[in-house]
Amino acid sequence: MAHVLGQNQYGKAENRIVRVYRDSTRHEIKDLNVSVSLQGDFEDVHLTGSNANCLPTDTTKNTVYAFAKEYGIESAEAFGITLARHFVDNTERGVVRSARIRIEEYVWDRIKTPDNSARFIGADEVGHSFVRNGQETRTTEVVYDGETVQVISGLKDLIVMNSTNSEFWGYIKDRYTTLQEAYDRILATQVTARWKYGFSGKDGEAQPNWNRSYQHVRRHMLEAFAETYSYSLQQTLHAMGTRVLNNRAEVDEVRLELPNKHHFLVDLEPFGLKNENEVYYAADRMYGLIEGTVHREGVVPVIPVA
Ligand SMILES: O=c1[nH]c(=O)c2[nH]c(=O)[nH]c2[nH]1
Repeated sequence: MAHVLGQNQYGKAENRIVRVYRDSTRHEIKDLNVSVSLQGDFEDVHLTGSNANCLPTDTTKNTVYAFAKEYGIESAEAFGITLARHFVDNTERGVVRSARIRIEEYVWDRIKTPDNSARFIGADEVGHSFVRNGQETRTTEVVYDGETVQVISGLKDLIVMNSTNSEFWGYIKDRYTTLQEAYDRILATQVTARWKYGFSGKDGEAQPNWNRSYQHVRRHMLEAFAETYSYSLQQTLHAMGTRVLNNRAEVDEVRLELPNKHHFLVDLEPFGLKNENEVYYAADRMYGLIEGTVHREGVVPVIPVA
């Protein structure tokens, strides 16, 4: 029986790249993890041993590093679009039909110091010293198929907690229910979010200000998390997605994955102490996993369910 080569793609994954801008003593850095994946006319490579249509993964890696120098990294999204377009539009004989560029960006803050000696460029800033922002990783995925660009950006590992304004009660109860209803609980989660831009890369269409958009989307999610009096993490998820769509016209779909990082009240009775919602055991697993998409009416959601 004949077998059929199905979906296939290849490229170089996890190209770690740090780009330093030394235009002044106040350096800038971009720290990315870039994964390239190409789809196209690769039947022969798999079936016949001919590599005539194979752009080596090594070349895709080199392109990433060369483009960081040649074009710079204004934002992960713009860098991804430049790379994706290059692989599809400039590879010989049009063998690459679609390119997917995934980028994780690690954010660094400047190290602040009260010292004001000559080495320091401001009252409290060292121009070349950074500390990894312990918070989230910024993500983006750019796909270009020769016609349309699709940009899905996001973040992961943004850890947030409300120490009150969260309840959970009124749920289904059956013979296996042991959960106590909660009228004042901790709500904590580690946000993974992805949002799709309306941008499609048409001729003359301006790119959104990706960095600004990221900051605003992040802020709206945080504000919605903080300001929502929550009766479930599901409700908070919906509030976060809605807040982004209400405030950012350039975004038309938001997908959130929110692990419910459970905090259990510790029984202090054995020690003759009363626990008035003050001492918790923070469990790292298992966790409830709340996931959902919020999108504009009429928009067909495309962000893949993980
Ligand atoms: O916000 C919550 N949603 C749930 O679906 C759920 N289930 C559960 O046990 N605790 C919680 N909390």
